[in-house]
Amino acid sequence: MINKAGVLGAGQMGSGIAHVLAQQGIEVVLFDIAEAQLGKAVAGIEKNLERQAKKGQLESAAIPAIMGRIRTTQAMEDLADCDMAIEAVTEKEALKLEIFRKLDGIVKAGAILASNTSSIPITRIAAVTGRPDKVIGMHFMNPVPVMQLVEVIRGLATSDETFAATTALVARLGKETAVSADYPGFIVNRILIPMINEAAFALFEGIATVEDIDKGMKLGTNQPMGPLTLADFIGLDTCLAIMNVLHEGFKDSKYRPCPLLVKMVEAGYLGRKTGRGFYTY
Ligand SMILES: NC(=O)c1ccc[n+]([C@@H]2O[C@H](COP(=O)([O-])OP(=O)(O)OC[C@H]3O[C@@H](n4cnc5c(N)ncnc54)[C@H](O)[C@@H]3O)[C@@H](O)[C@H]2O)c1
Repeated sequence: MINKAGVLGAGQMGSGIAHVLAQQGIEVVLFDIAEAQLGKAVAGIEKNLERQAKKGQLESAAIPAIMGRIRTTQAMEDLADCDMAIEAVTEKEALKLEIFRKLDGIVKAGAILASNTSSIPITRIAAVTGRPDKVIGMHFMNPVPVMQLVEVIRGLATSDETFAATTALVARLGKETAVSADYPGFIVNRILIPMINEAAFALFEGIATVEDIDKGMKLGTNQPMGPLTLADFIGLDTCLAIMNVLHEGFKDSKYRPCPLLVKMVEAGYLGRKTGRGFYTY
């Protein structure tokens, strides 16, 4: 049973993970190197809880107790007595390996060490620790309090016990598990990002306009939005980075990034965040 969890990284994902854990009665120690990020995370979580209360999804009287379960720290040592640690720091392999090496020496024996990485092999992360059987991938979707799915990724050495405890936690958070083996893109990005890349190829090759590609997929396959609209939301730089992970990971030309996608990223047309992507905002 997980009563106390550490969350490493208080960015977009880490703050969402801390939010859903605390809401289910779990004590959270939220760790980041940047003090400003910790303050921003706490304020953001409170605002999101208030929004949930306004929508009737939560009693507003419950908010102080939920917030009271979240403690922030800039010292990793404060995670020592956690039953589980979930890492959500910046997506850089060297950084994650360093964090797991250190975490392994701090968090009590027997505790599970999970990573929210989108692209770094769990098996590689596990190998720098002395407890590879206790290391697992927990890939939450953004925004965490809203999205139903968590991809759970088993590294080569992940034990059945670790897997069972992790999926039990996902269920306790009111979310669903999709189980993936430890290969590039896991399930969702493996299928979603090549679809977006193919939509970029359709545009690049003059098959159809931006609007008709999106209309075709939205109305023709019942998706809530077309692939190019979605790419603008995700960020074209993120889409390209994931295509590169698939291309390099599988060494298969079917994952080659569309030249138009590459060119748009070079131009700084990254989607909504820069005001211009496949659409202009
Ligand atoms: N954003 C998404 O849609 C999404 C979805 C699923 C998974 N992920 C994954 O989640 C992870 C975090 O992504 P994010 O979007 O929350 O990033 P973010 O940039 O919002 O947050 C990263 C946080 O890590 C902190 N950090 C950096 N170095 C640190 C260190 N040495 N020690 C402690 N904290 C440190 C930063 O201060 C920052 O607060 C990444 O691995 C990413 O691939 C992101």
